[in-house]
Amino acid sequence: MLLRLSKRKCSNPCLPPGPWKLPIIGNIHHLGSCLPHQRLRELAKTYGPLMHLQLGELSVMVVSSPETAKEVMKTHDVNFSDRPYLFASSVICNGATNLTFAPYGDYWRRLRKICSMELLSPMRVQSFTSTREEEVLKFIKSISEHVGSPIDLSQRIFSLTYGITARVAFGKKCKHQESFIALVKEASAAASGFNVSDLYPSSTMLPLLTGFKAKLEKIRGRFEEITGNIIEEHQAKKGETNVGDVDEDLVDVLLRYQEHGDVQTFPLSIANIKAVILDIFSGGSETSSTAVEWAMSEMLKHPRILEKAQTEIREVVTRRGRVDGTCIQELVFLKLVIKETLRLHPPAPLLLPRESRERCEINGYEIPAKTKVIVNAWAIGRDPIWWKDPERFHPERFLSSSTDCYKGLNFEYIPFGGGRRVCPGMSFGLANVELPLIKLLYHFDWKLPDGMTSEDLDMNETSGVTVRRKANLNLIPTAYHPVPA
Ligand code: HEM
Repeated sequence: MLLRLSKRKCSNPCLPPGPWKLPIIGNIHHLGSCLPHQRLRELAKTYGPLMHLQLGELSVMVVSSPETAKEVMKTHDVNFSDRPYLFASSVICNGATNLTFAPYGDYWRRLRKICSMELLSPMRVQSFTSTREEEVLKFIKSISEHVGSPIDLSQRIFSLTYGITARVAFGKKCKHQESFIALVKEASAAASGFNVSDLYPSSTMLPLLTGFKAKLEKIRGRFEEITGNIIEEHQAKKGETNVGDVDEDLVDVLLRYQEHGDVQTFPLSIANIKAVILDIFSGGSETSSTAVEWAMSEMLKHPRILEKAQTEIREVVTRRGRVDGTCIQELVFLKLVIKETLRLHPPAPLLLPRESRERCEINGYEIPAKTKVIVNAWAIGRDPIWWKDPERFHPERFLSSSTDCYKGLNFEYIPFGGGRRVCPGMSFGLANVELPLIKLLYHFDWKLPDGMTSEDLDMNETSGVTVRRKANLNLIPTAYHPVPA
């Protein structure tokens, strides 16, 4: 039965509907072993676009329609601008000092300003262009050494994006880069929010008994050590780079801000700098690589689209006489492919959780203070009420969309979230999706290995904060246009 009980009138508001609950575990058993975003959409078909779940001790609202997402991210935006407490983040960052999990308030506002104005501003992103070009060229060259044989494209795409982020954050030669990347991968896996310690936050015993605390403390120890070394290395070479230098990396910018920025009202500590570095890596790497991986998968699944995108790129590059990120201005169809990829495969399908600061009402239902809110962007992007033929990969559907749909103002399409907590790394993230795709499609033709056809290509997802392909994408490149030596 479809319970679309929106705009309910009730003199004494009650919690939104949800499945029956068991003592102690509440609805944990309803999630089972399925992928959370998929299971939550199934449940929402029965209980409606605003659904209540009890996950252990946590009271959780699940939002599954654009109208309800608008209530959370626009009408009641301030009230839902907090993030819930996350055990992993609080241990690794020594008390949640990173931007992503900082509670809404002065500290978050100032850190966010540094991120948007100093680290991820359009000008700064522009200044990363040559770094990105160099890393993508290395990536393309390494693929060209394997033409004619199957390669694990997924693994190469993920290394590329981590490599770009590391170069941008730490500069050219950072000997701690590889160990830091390995650590971020471990930390991201621990911060899914569905760990049992997050579901029973009042229990101090659970993290001890499950070994979760010990594991996180080990991560924190290594995090402190590696970031400490990176910062010391940067302090030692202070004076070698100037404001606005092409060689200035994000750690340089943060150290400069620490010295000359708003030291009176917002002194930036070394702990803050370490936490922001973690934000940049955890927010910036897997998201972009997941998008590139899904875009290539969808194009391989739909050869007409692959051919159309390649024809467009090759025409534009031939006309301009160069293949670089600036081509994107003319690549109308590739931009549609990226939009459609982010609709069907938002890298963070459940966005990042929010928490209500005060009691409020949505659709006539009560949302108590301190309720965790999950917005299912994946389900919203496939809502048949808003999207015609929603499961079909059809980039042309965006031809008629007039507005800049990434900004989180159209709530039927929110791959970067919305409201005050909208992703601050959007332009950096998109640039890291566009250039690798342009080059992959320009330099090579692609086919599936072992005589597989597009119908055979498995499109299953795996679970995590970012949802990647379950099986890595193995493809055979053939050279179309030689890679410059
Ligand atoms: C395709 C690429 C990306 C996607 C799809 C993406 C998606 C998201 C989403 C869904 C959120 C949560 C928004 C909300 O709560 O409403 C978010 C937050 C965030 N993202 Fe991104 N992101 C991407 C790239 C990046 C990059 C490149 C960076 C930094 C280098 C970054 C840094 C962050 C940070 C720091 C937050 C937390 C903001 C806050 O809580 O105030 N993201 N991102």
